[in-house]
Amino acid sequence: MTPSNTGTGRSGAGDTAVLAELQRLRESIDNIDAAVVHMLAERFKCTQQVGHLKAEHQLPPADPDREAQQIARLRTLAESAHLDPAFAEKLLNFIVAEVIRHHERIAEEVVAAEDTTAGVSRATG
Ligand SMILES: O=C(O)C(=O)C[C@]1(C(=O)O)C=C[C@@H](O)C=C1
Repeated sequence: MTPSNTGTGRSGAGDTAVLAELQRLRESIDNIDAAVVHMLAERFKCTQQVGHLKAEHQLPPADPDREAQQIARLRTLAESAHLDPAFAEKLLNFIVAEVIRHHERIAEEVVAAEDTTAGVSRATG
């Protein structure tokens, strides 16, 4: 960033310190974003296993009661962390919607695999 793209049109002796502070904050933001990506990857590894478990035992992909509990818990956590609870709820809903799509795909794959196996055993007697 240069004085010409700070949006103030001003420049001066403080620029170097401001840019250093901005750089420091951006490094923390990058670390936090990396942690979020790693945590999400771990969460999706768990939910993939849940998806297989559900598909193999004919359980529905979505569990609205569980989601209601998660939302209530996250809203409380968000409030105590001074994060907007509505934002926390939207974020969870966004993630869970993706998980449910994964669960549905896994269930389709399990059914297709079972159909194939049933076809083979019919053909071979
Ligand atoms: O706990 C489950 O039953 C899941 O499938 C996981 C999960 C989640 O991502 O947290 C996803 C879908 C359900 O509606 C509820 C929760």
